[in-house]
Amino acid sequence: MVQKQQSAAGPGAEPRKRRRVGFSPADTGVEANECIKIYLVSSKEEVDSPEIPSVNPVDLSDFFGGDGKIYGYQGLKINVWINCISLHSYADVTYQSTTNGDKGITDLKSALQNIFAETIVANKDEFLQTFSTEKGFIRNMVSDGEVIHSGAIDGSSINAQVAPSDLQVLRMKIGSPNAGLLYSRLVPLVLLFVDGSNPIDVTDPDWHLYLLIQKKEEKEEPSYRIVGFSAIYKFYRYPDRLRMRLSQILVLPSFQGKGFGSYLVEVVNKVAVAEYIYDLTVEEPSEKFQHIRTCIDINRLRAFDPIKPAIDSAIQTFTKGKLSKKAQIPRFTPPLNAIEKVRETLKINKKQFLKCWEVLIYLALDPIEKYMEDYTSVITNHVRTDILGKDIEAPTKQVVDVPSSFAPEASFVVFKPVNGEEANSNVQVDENTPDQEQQLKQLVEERIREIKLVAERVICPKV
Ligand SMILES: CC(=O)SCCNC(=O)CCNC(=O)[C@H](O)C(C)(C)COP(=O)(O)OP(=O)(O)OC[C@H]1O[C@@H](n2cnc3c(N)ncnc32)[C@H](O)[C@@H]1OP(=O)(O)O
Repeated sequence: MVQKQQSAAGPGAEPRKRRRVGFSPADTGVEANECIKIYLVSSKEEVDSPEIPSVNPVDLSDFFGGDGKIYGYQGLKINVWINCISLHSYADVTYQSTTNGDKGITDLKSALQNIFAETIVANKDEFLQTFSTEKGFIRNMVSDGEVIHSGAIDGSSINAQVAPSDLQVLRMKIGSPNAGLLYSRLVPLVLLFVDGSNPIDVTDPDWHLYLLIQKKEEKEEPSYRIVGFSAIYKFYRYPDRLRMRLSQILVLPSFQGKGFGSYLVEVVNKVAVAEYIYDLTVEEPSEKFQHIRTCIDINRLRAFDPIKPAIDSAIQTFTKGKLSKKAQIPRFTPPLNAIEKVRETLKINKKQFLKCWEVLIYLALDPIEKYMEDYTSVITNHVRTDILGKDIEAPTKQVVDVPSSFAPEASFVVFKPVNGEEANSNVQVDENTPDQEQQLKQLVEERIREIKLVAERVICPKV
């Protein structure tokens, strides 16, 4: 079948919008992710090369109006190449025909512009030239960056794709002359590959970029390549400390799953410790990132002697008798002084330490199979408390479900326990409601699955 192929060089050439008259044919549209392919390339030979696989972006529907679909095109294909060296991009848009149906014709130029902004180059030749004209872009941009780490990290390894001796982590204040420009070229990568992310405010000087760079010595001058990066916010804590919040982290797709994300996080941890930061938190960690972070923190906590007595004491309580048969299961949370020591020395905040604590207990129970029923009861207790939103440190309020004929699933009372009443004794999820019981069970299973995944990785690392 001969197909009419039009090429809209870059997103610039748009089909003219036709006036809709009478009934327009129904158009079901096409999902953006179905017709857009992204290629990350580092030489002009790689552009159009069948050897370069496309990489999967996050859900792109947010960039394509109301329902996230593209309308009005038949046989639409959008191939986007991103030059990893200069961070320019080029979109090759082809389609067989357009039809001005009931949804009109999507304005591809403005949609692509919303993602790629000024990095997009309208002309392919111009794009190909960026590989030579902008060869030194990253080197120039990071020239005033502060090298905060280079080479291997003790006890951690990365896969052979990059020699550890070629790795560097550079820090740049977002307000420094080059960092804002560099970040603005990184924004399309953030939008494409970090789910639910928004660009950081480059006018706020409290942001820092941590760049994981592959620096290779070459004949004339060294070549620089971005392997990954993180945007971290430093902010004040009364009266005299600073906190760090890791808000965005991306390892470029071809480098993912090889230890680079862990490497970058370990360097950031070292910085937080060395610079007497109050604590290091993470803004809305994805499930995968949370897993990696917990694996790293568990290794740090297992080597942290001051919490060993607290772990031993929790294990003793566990192994004394059948917990699941007891009327009230004790809460297995670390003592306050351990929480404080961990924050002060390792910069792990309380919320993260509580998550790690569950893994530490799991790892210390030997053999775990013998205690699994009790362990599940303890985790059920924790999950139930999390759902009810009670702070374990300040048990001033409790939420209790009450039977009601009006919106039964939404009926509860909040009360304050008096006279040192056991904080947790009256907290209940109504287990007679099959839905709630089922939901709780699912959440517990999910939590135990995450704990096991971390434990397996820690006991038996991939590398
Ligand atoms: C706050 C936020 O920004 S949340 C959003 C986080 N960012 C994203 O989701 C963007 C897309 N994803 C990414 O950029 C990356 O995948 C990150 C940042 C999440 C993680 O970085 P990666 O380099 O992929 O992680 P890393 O390789 O260190 O660890 C991932 C896995 O590789 C394993 N691994 C570690 N070292 C090696 C190695 N040398 N060789 C092979 N595998 C390794 C880890 O054990 C882990 O395995 P597991 O998940 O099976 O347990």
